[in-house]
Amino acid sequence: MARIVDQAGIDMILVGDSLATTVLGQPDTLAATVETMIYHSAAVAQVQPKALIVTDMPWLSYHISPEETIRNAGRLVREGKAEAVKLEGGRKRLPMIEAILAAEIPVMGHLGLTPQSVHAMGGYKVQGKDLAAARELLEDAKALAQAGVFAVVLEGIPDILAKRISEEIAIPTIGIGAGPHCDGQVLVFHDLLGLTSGHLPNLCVSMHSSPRSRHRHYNNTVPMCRPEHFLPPKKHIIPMLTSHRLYKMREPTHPTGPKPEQKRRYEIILTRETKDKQDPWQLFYMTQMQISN
Ligand SMILES: Nc1nc(=O)c2c([nH]1)NC[C@@H]1CN(c3ccc(C(=O)N[C@@H](CCC(=O)O)C(=O)O)cc3)CN21
Ligand SMILES: CC(C)C(=O)C(=O)O
Ligand SMILES: [Mg+2]
Repeated sequence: MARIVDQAGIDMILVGDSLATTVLGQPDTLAATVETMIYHSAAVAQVQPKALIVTDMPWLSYHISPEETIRNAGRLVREGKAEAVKLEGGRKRLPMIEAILAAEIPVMGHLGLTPQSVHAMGGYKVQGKDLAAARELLEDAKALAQAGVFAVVLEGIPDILAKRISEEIAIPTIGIGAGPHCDGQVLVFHDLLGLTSGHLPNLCVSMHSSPRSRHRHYNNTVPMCRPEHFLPPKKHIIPMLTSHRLYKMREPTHPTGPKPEQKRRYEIILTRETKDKQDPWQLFYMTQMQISN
């Protein structure tokens, strides 16, 4: 597998903890251990790929203490022959990220839909859909870049937010289910080839789900993953919540209902949206402006 993608000219091979699901048949990525990751990472390293080998730090290997985190990252490098490690999370994980960097191990970030948080998130849910969450993610991305991570994966977030983050931070953003505006794209190999069974969310299959694209030669598929070719169909682009849906979301938190003038403001927006059959893209750009305020 590593040989195939390396020969196709990919820049980076991520030995992702999603192998727990795609290779080992586990229900989620929480099953992956440091030993699992070392085993698969070392197998990839065996083919001496030109591509950079980045290995996922599994769940609970970077949550306990900086000491344990450095030791685990070090094992991925020494025994798993990883050249960099990736871990999930934002500002919360900064002390651990800084500890690994201080041990001279390059770190890649991972924000948005972070599968190791599946239970905390209440399922695999797109993140950063409302303005408050979008702002938090933008701040996380800035903090990671500031700390010195060399790149950051953006998974399962609205494309407009991924665009904004990509513009804002100097390091490359690598998207998966984050639209076409990231600096690079990452896909799960098994998804790319249609080897994954069971339910797959839209974003995982995106353009590779058709039999035609599935049977394309790897050499054609890999260049297609480059940002300039990555144009997912619009239905796979995750929108920010519109003002209408935000309003609906807030409703239950106001048992007495919104203040009359507040309600009127939303009504005005809603009327305009309905009247103009407003182009959703225009709405997203409006939302984007609000993120920066
Ligand atoms: N094979 C595979 N490929 C992946 O890319 C992948 C996994 N497994 N498992 C872990 C996570 C989970 N992933 C997901 C899962 C759901 C959505 C998603 O779009 N969720 C919808 C609702 C649920 C649905 O439509 O399935 C959402 O709006 O939150 C995105 C990424 C991506 N990751
Ligand atoms: C989806 C990518 C980014 C990942 O973390 C994995 O495959 O484990
Ligand atoms: Mg992973």
